[in-house]
Amino acid sequence: MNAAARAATSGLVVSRPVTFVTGNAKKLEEVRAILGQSIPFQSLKLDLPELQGEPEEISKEKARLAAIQVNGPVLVEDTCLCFNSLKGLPGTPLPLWFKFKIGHEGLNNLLMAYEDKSAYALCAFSFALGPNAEPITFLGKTPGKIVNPRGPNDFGWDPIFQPDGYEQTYAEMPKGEKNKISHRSKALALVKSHFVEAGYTFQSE
Ligand SMILES: O=c1nc[nH]c2c1ncn2[C@H]1C[C@H](O)[C@@H](COP(=O)(O)OP(=O)(O)OP(=O)(O)O)O1
Ligand SMILES: [Mg+2]
Repeated sequence: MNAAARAATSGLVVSRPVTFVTGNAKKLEEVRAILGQSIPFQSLKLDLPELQGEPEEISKEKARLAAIQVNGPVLVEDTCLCFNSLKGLPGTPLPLWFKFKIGHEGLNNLLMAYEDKSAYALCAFSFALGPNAEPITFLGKTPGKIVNPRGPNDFGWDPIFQPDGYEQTYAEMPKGEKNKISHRSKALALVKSHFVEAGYTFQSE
């Protein structure tokens, strides 16, 4: 039974649809593909501050800020790429690294001094029912290693991340394959379970 069907019999009716707040079109594309019809949502591009701190705290704070702006239920997401050699650094969302243009080569160079090229992609989704609700966070993690870039260069660090157990980088994989094993799909699986358990029904406006 999907979240909507279950909520029809029990659960909480919310008088607004869920808004997924992001400024990243590629992320939105993946979230749409992974969720399909399981959680109906609308998307909204808001320029929220790039907060710093522990991933879970950043994510909750982002949800609080988004829920105030949207004045309704929101879902937000942050992703970071963490290097084991650098003790999980940067450990916070990465745009800093890209905005300052160190790029794929720079990320590889960073690890040049280390034998250990292992890394993990960490995704944090936070859901808040509204501006006065405490956000709930769902984490998804995929281990892999940092390699020289391979594959199309259309989404962040996909060309340099090769997940464990695969010969292809995220960028080389067919989209459907990435979406089966990615940090994002693992976190979204938890979001879906939570929605089913809570039995939310989100009414359209
Ligand atoms: O699956 C991914 N594969 C490769 N790269 C990725 C992925 N997911 C995020 N990224 C990159 C995009 C962005 O340069 C950076 C920070 O991500 P992050 O702060 O979460 O995204 P963002 O600021 O672009 O969008 P948002 O408005 O949702 O915060 O990591
Ligand atoms: Mg961001």
